[in-house]
Amino acid sequence: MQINGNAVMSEPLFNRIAVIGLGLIGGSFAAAARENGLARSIVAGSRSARTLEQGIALGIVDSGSQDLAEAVAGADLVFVSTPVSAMGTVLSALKPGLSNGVIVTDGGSVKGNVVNAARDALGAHYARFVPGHPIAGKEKSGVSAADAKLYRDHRVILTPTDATDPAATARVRALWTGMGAEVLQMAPDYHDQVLAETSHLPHLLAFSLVDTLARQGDSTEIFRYAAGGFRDFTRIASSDPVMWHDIFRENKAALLQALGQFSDGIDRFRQAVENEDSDALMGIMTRANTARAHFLAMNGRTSYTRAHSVQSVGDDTTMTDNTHATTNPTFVVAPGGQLQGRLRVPGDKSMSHRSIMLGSLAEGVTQVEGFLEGEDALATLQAFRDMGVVIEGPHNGQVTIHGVGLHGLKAPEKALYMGNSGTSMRLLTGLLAGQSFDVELTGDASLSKRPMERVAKPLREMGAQITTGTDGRPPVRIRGGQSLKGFHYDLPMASAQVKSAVLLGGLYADGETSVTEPAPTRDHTERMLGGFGYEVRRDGATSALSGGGKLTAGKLEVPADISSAAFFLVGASIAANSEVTLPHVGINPTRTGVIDILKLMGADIRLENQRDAGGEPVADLVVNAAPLKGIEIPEALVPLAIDEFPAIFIAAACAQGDTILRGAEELRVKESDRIQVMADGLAALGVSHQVFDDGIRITGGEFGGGEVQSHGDHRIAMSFAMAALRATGPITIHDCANVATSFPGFAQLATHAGLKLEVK
Ligand SMILES: O=C(O)C1=C[C@@H](OP(=O)(O)O)[C@@H](O)[C@H](O)C1
Ligand SMILES: C=C(OP(=O)(O)O)C(=O)O
Repeated sequence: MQINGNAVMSEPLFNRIAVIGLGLIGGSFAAAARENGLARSIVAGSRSARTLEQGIALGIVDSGSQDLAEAVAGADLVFVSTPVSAMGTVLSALKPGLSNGVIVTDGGSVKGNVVNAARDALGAHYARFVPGHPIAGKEKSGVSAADAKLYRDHRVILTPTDATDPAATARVRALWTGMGAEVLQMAPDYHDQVLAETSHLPHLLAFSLVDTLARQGDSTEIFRYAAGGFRDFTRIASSDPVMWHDIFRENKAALLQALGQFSDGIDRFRQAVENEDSDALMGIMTRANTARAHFLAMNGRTSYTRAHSVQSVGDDTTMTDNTHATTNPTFVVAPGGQLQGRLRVPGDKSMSHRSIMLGSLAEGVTQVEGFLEGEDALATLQAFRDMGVVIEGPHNGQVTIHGVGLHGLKAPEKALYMGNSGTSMRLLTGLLAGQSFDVELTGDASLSKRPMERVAKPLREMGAQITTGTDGRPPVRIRGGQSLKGFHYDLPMASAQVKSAVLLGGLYADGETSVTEPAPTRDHTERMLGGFGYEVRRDGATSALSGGGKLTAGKLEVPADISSAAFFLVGASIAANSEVTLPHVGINPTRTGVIDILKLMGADIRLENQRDAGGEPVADLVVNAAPLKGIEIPEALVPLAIDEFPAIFIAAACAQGDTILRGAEELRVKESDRIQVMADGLAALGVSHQVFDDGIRITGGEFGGGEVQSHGDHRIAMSFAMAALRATGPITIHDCANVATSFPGFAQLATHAGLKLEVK
């Protein structure tokens, strides 16, 4: 048979791939290898002659053999996708045919036992056995369901052992990547534990619930009235019993452990119901309510948006295995257009974080309105739930926090996962430094690269015991039971997060804690502490408080986030004929640098209806398009516009002349290096610029479309989306999942306003 002429065959990764077991997983693997030009020839091994004929007829393999040793002869990669329980027998059967240097890999759902079987069966070839598990499946099975795109945007977990040749792992990784999959790596036992908890246990429970009800006398009646909840919960009980029988047996130890933990949970629930203990019931359910997305995000070290989409794709397609698709949207924005309308942007992120923190430490019940339901603020919310605080909501921006008092937090059972949020991690480090329990704070890939010594260092001077990871980055580990002493700290950089961490630590310190900042930074911590009845003394650049007081719960209103409004301030300024009103935006003077800078550039922005909302000034911002000119940005405005520079850079690219920013080195340690990542994006559009250590010079003018990498940074993604209003071609922005950290619903709101944005 001829090799598929459409494939890119110039430099295939492998000469000959043998696929052993040609069901959905093996068949799709062969089809994907073929479609992506990853092998010169593809051979199948199967006990069933009919399956082999089908595979050849479908054009996904060139030839096949029922003799497995014959099938693998001459192959430089063997992929085994037979049931896990058969792995030992299959590997022994094919071993005599293996060539020297061949890489063997598999697609089994359980890894510990497969690794053992391979060690026993493969002899010297074991050094190049790369255990793997593609997390993909669909309701259909068999080679006729083979799908060359099955693995695209899905995860594959590789679980190499100490004995695995890293070069072999790298080649298998390249193969899966070539099929469009995202490859993760972990130890086999850890894989089995994670899968037992997230996949095997839920399948077992679904089978068990249906079986339990089916055993009851009048089961037909029960099933007749079984409503959506029953259907949703038990959908996976339609999965293939033979496959799950194998998985339950092969992953026995990890499954039993997960089952044990589950029984403890059921006992706690049973007791709460029996005792009519409303607090316990509410505690379990409010935690569970959002923990679903949180757990998935934590296991994947990924964003909540991804975790949510994992779930919804799984709901639609999984029958035979847990399908975890990962979608990381791309924004494709067509050029031109204008922005119009009254646009309500979501709640302020900085204030939303602080409302949860202070509400949790207060005595009494705090009601929050306007809370940002974005992933960063939700990470803070989840952390306090993990520390035993009952928090209801968010529902439409309303959150009810049942405060536990300054000393009422409980030790969390696991590390607290802060997702993408620097504010959560840094402020919590301060707040937790004086607790009685140990705690560890972790984050996603971006947060794991950000500096944490800036908060650990002053807190240590107060007596805290804190360690950070390599180069002072996360994880942050805090040892409980330390007595803290108030002290004075001169902030080495203008950072509201460091200032807040020290002040929050000071709540637990003996005596006075004070901080002096080199330039004004956002003062929401100081203001909100005041709102909760905690005295903060402010004198010029210094804020001070004394430990040992108490916070009193109350009502709190979070205005719209000026940092989110910034994208529309810029978009409406640069797109001819735009007119936009942004109602109820927080205009705290420590946050309005973006308005000042844009006005210096010639923007037409009016503040209407200025008023006070619970201790913070707010206004409706009205923006009309206006010609912009380049400026030298006054350094004093830098900390007051620190998060808005990606958007301001786009304004600069549309302005006449040069805009110069200096004194902004802090931009290099945000969710991405915002100077370099913006510079790379501007370069892709053809905007002239010069990068400095602490800033950038941007020469405004016409620019084209192009492809931009956001590096998972929400503000980069949204800024380049606005740039399309003035580009001469479409702008494609990759890696946009994290837009939901600060601005859920951005794409919808921007499209509604007139941006020609498509989410792919
Ligand atoms: O305190 C806060 O809520 C924030 C402070 C700023 O960080 P730095 O303190 O690192 O400047 C800002 O960039 C961040 O988005 C939110
Ligand atoms: C820097 C930001 O947030 P954080 O530090 O909380 O991750 C931001 O939102 O731009």
